[in-house]
Amino acid sequence: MPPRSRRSTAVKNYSEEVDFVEANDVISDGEDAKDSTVMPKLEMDMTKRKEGKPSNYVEKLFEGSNSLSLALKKDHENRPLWISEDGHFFMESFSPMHELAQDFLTAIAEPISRPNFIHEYKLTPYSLYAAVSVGLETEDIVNVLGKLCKTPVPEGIISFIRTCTLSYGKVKLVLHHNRYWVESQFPSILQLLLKDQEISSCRPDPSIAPSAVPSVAGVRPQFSTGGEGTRDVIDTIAALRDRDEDDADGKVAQVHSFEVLASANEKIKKRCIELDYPMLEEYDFRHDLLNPNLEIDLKPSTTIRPYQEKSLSKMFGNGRARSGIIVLPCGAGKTLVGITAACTVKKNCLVLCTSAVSVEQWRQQFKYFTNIQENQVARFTSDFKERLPTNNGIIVSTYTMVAYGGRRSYEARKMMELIQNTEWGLLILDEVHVVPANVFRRVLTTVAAHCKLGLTATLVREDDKIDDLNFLIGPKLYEANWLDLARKGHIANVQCAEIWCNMTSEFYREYLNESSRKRRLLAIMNPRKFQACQFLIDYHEKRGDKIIVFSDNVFALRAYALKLKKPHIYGETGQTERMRVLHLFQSSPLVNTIFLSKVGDTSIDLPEATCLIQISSHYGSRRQEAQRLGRILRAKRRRDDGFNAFFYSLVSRDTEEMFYSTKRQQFLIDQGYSFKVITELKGMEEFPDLAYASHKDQIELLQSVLLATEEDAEEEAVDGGDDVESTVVKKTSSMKSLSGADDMAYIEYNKPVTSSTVKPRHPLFKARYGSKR
Ligand SMILES: Nc1ncnc2c1ncn2[C@@H]1O[C@H](COP(=O)(O)OP(=O)(O)OP(=O)(O)O)[C@@H](O)[C@H]1O
Repeated sequence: MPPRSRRSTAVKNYSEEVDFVEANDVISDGEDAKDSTVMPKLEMDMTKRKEGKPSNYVEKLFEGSNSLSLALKKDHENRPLWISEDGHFFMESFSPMHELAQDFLTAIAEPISRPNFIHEYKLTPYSLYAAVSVGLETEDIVNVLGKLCKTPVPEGIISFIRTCTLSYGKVKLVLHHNRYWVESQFPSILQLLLKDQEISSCRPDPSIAPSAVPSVAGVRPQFSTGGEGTRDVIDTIAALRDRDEDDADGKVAQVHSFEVLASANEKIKKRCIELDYPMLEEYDFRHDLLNPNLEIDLKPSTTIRPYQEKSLSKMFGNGRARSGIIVLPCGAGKTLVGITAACTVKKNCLVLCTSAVSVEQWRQQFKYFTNIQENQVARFTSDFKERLPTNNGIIVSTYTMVAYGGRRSYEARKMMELIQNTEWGLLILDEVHVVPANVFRRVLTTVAAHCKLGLTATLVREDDKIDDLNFLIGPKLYEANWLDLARKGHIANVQCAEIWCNMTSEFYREYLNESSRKRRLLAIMNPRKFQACQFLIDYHEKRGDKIIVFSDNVFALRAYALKLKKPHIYGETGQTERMRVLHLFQSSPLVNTIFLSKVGDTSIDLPEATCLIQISSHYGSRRQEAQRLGRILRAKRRRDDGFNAFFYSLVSRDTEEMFYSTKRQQFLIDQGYSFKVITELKGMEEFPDLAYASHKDQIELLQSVLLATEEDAEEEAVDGGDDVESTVVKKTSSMKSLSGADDMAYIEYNKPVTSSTVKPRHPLFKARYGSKR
């Protein structure tokens, strides 16, 4: 049953709440527009535009531009939304209606940037598919948009919304007996899909298919008997399998389906979107009698927070579990969201994380927040290969363990067999943005799961691979606003600053002469930066803060930490030493600062930390910047009155660090954070015992840097999706992107596509597929 018939209460709320605006409408949308008091005003505005006489100040600003539709409604001040013809929305966040508009926009569009006053969103086919998949209906979207906008919604946008949403939900991808089927109540749609070359190539080999078809009650398996490669009409009709399904009204509806290869899942999902029949992936877990139930519930003492509940309502809105991605800021409790999802589905659950440390944290949190039996949460890591009693429970593992393609120990082989042979109710994918796409693909073809939930804080990568997650997992179901959560005390308020440190003349001279790696080291080891770091540590320790200093370069990390007599952790630090340092940092008033390399970017839960100083980082990685900020968002003291956490980036002036720093900050700026630039730290020069204060000390430091090997100058290599190239020029980017034409409609198909399958598209579609190809 397509979801649009199950109208969600969320939709009703939008419509009901915006009604008061409609009551004051002079120029309203739809029927009212025919009112005689309305038309003259509209016409008058349009005439003025034609004659080049702008009707107001804003129109003047955009005079000559076609991108904004500027026939303002009379009560436009009451409406929070501007819309442009290329599908961008600009929302006034100071409008009394902004909360409602924000909820609606996050459901139908992609947030691009949400600073203090104006938020920008963009409409895309995926965002609209996601909207419909969470229960919004086509006409609701069009109506509510019409009510929120200051101007009439352009026709192109309306038809784009209709095209994207009307055919949604008619085709499903379902898992049955560990095999994937494309299912629909509309045989004509399946026939159309089967006629498509790309889709028909995703079917299993017809010569072996008949013997492999399971005999399900009420199913009449029929497969083509034509020769290899035969894909004629008779073939396609014969390929359909029929069964009966109860729809929402209790009527029996006939469902048709054909099988596709698990390995072709991604390809077929992509192709179906291109053909305007995006596939729904929903799991009707309540009616799944084939897979065993799991005894798991949240403990009565566990209370989920409103935004956690909201994100889960997007996943379970219609009583089924939808595959997709939930985006919450670092420290906002993604683990508990995943755990609550597992408690709702109550079937076997596989959790995949990025490291063994995260595996421990997930396992602990399962035990802490739920009533699950201890032996029903098993670990599968290089150190632990725990079996589940009666193969029923939760396995927590890492992506690398599951995707590993080489020889395995006997125990590991047994575990993998279990993972591969189980039909998982829920697959939780933690930190989805960091996993390299090829590892991801291997995991998803190895593991058969009814529902996939991706969790992340930063749906951003520097290598354009982020869009692949739409096909690999599903649409983004929910994305929280960082500043909103900070205002409500769920994460800490953070003051961000970029400190510009002058290079000493000797360091700068060498910087200009050296190779690129050494230059980086010279910029990090700049004595002025060193002094700024020392000064800030002292200042914040005196305030009672707990400080983490981050450096990607291990040579610098050790030099700073040893000179300032602070403990440090990097990749080679043994587990016992790590635990000792982290424990001291958490509990001892004598250890208030630690130095961490990249290994601390993720997965170290240190709620004591309230100040972060970054002395070297991974080029222009927005993801790393956000993850590091995440280390202090979970500050224990965040609810103290007027409490602020601090995030400092130290950059050496006139070096490449300045360029990268600006690039790194972009994600956080889009989330609404602002970075102050500080060019002088008052009182630093008078600071007693300032390191490298004398010229002689600075020259000695310079010599030690010059003597460092090329290897020393490199940053630490740590596992995890390395999505940033070392220089911007090296990053592959299309000419289209470079010329700023990403949103334009240039498209070239390089594959034969039959005229029957391709419909004329709105430019927004073309932009999407144009950039993918
Ligand atoms: N509803 C809740 N009630 C009590 N504690 C919570 C709740 N939600 C989250 N927490 C706690 O908040 C802390 C941060 O949660 P968690 O580690 O899941 O964050 P995260 O979003 O995964 O962060 P990161 O992306 O940095 O890993 C944990 O200590 C967790 O126990």
